[in-house]
Amino acid sequence: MMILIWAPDGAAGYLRSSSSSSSSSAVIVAMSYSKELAAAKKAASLAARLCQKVQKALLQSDVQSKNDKSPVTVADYGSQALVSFVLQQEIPADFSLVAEEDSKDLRKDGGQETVERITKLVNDSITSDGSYNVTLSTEDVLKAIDSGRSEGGSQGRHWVLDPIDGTKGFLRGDQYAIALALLDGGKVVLGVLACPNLPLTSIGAGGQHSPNNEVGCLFFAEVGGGTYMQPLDGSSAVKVQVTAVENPEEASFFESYEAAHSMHDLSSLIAQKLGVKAPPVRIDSQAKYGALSRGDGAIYLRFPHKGYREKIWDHAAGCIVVTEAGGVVTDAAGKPLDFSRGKYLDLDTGIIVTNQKLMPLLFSAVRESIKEKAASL
Ligand SMILES: Nc1ncnc2c1ncn2[C@@H]1O[C@H](COP(=O)(O)O)[C@@H](OP(=O)(O)O)[C@H]1O
Ligand SMILES: [Mg+2]
Ligand SMILES: [Mg+2]
Ligand SMILES: [Mg+2]
Repeated sequence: MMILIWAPDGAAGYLRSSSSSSSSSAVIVAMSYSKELAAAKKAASLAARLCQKVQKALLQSDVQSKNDKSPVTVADYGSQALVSFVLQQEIPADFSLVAEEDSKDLRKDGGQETVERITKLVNDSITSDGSYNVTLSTEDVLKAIDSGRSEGGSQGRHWVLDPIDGTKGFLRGDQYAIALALLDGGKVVLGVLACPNLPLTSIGAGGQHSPNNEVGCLFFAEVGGGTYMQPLDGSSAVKVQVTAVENPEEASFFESYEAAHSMHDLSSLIAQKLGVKAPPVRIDSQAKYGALSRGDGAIYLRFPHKGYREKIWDHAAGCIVVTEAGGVVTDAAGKPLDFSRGKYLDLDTGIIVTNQKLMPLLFSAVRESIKEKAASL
């Protein structure tokens, strides 16, 4: 006998078969991750508020000009502790988290004061939310940070977190994101991107700025359920789609603000071959994936310098946000990103992101440009 269970709202597209213990009949269950998605949205939104508070203090003080990075560290750690705490409260079973930060440096001599600041930030966030009647100790906070030490992999479920993606953007007062995804059996099944400084309206080349420059976007996607965006202040969500642009001359592209993170000369060559007219939009973090998912631009190119290994938390949430909005994410060899191999992405040369229509042209331009660049060295 075949049983097919559909989750509400057509949200589930992820099918799994298993055999029942009482009989040999196959059971196909359409997985829904709605509970996990709600928890992820709550965790990322709270963390975004914590980061906003720290960024505001950072920009109002002279710390930035002194280049003292400690407030960034405080926000990174605070965000990780808070997300870890919320997820463990909401979905306690089989908790596993692969996250960027750990408490090693905080446990060193002289780290106590920083840990106390982080603990205060985390407790203030928990209190302001009102749904958890607890106060964390400094040790609880260190443990929450270190619960992000899982290695991930192809078995079971693992949360994947970048507590602040785009730390350099955060320092400059520019774009950053809290990026949270869930892996199930090595596949990304949901993703949430909180982008506190991203305008609610398009940042693309011809983008219309909203009259009051409202910022703060929350993108979220569940496998088979599409991608949605809502203001971080919690008002209603809208479904988003990547651009339908087919003519590369009308396409615009995103790349890292930091030249050290991606070879801008290679992306310019690719853009030239495609005939892209608009200059690149350079912004930090996975806000690029969010912006692309709602059609602000058509292409995202990322070509790290030789020897750099991409981590899963820098792409997991962004990847599902774009693919559920109708986009395609591959490495430079045209292969989908494989999140099942632990902390690192094992990929060829770089990451390319666009819509289905433009991908064949983009892919050819990427291959030609890589060959030309290699020949010129
Ligand atoms: N040399 C390098 N090449 C490519 N990526 C790098 C890099 N050095 C750091 N990164 C990664 O680039 C991320 C930011 O991406 P972007 O360039 O799109 O803003 C950083 O995330 P964190 O800020 O979380 O550390 C970091 O993981
Ligand atoms: Mg990152
Ligand atoms: Mg980070
Ligand atoms: Mg970092």
